[in-house]
Amino acid sequence: MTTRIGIAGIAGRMGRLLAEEVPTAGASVAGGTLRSGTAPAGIQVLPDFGALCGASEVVIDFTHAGNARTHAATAAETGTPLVLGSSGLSLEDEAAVAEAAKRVAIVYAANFAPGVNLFLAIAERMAAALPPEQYDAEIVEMHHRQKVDAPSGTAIALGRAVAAGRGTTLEAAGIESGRDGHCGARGTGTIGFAALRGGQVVGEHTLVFAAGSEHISLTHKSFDRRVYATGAVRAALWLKGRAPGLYGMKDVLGM
Ligand SMILES: NC(=O)C1=CN([C@@H]2O[C@H](COP(=O)(O)OP(=O)(O)OC[C@H]3O[C@@H](n4cnc5c(N)ncnc54)[C@H](OP(=O)(O)O)[C@@H]3O)[C@@H](O)[C@H]2O)C=CC1
Ligand SMILES: O=C(O)C1=N[C@H](C(=O)O)C[C@H](O)C1
Repeated sequence: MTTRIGIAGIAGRMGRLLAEEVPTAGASVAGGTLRSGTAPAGIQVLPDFGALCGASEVVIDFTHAGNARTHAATAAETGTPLVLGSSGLSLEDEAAVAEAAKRVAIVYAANFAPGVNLFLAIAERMAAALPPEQYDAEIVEMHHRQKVDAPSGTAIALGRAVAAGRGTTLEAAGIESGRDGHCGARGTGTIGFAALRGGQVVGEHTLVFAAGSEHISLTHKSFDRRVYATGAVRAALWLKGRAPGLYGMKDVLGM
């Protein structure tokens, strides 16, 4: 029996790619939801997320942060494991997702590309080795002109990895985002963010550690968003039959 995977936001950039990648992975598309646009040919459109959960063994949601709370709660109510890829969630949204994950298995990841998840692990190790009093951590990301949230979820995940490597949290370290005008000198130990938007850039992230006499930087570039879709389908297949809990892509990848 192939795994029946439901796709929220089937008409979106990610939704359409997911509809291609699910059958490639040997699973079947149980149906999709949409808010505007049209579904790819042959895919059943369900009236709402609850109906999608009812028709699916696992659901993948790359829609919008604004849906995360209700979709996670519905997944928990219906007992349908959820792969959540939307970015731009608030801390409150994330807490609600974690609450739902007490009742159903959820994979929530800022980025489903394997290389990015390795990058996150390396970032934490770099930060642990480079003293914050000497090495300023700055994160620069660039995405396509249609992206609606900033900094990207991946940039925030990188910031969290740096903070974890330094034995603190992003909030406690201090965020410097979108500097403009007379913003004052950089705070020691803070983590800086800059977001660029333009064209059709799929996703680029650079982490810089800048000290007085040296810089070290690491960059990841995605050239095709299919890398996110294959990762999300892999997560969906891994999730089927899992115990309730909040999982990340590093669990799926066994990192
Ligand atoms: N974690 C990861 O690896 C990745 C995460 N993302 C994230 O995934 C999300 C989607 O990205 P992308 O595909 O580029 O965006 P798109 O805007 O192309 O697609 C989102 C789709 O979801 C639809 N939608 C929104 N709300 C609902 C709803 N309640 N029910 C049904 N459909 C809905 C939108 O409809 P409408 O057009 O009417 O708004 C749109 O068609 C973003 O948050 C993005 O940052 C993207 C790539 C990788
Ligand atoms: O919106 C996108 O496109 C992407 N969003 C994710 C993010 O916010 O980090 C992942 C990837 O960078 C593409």
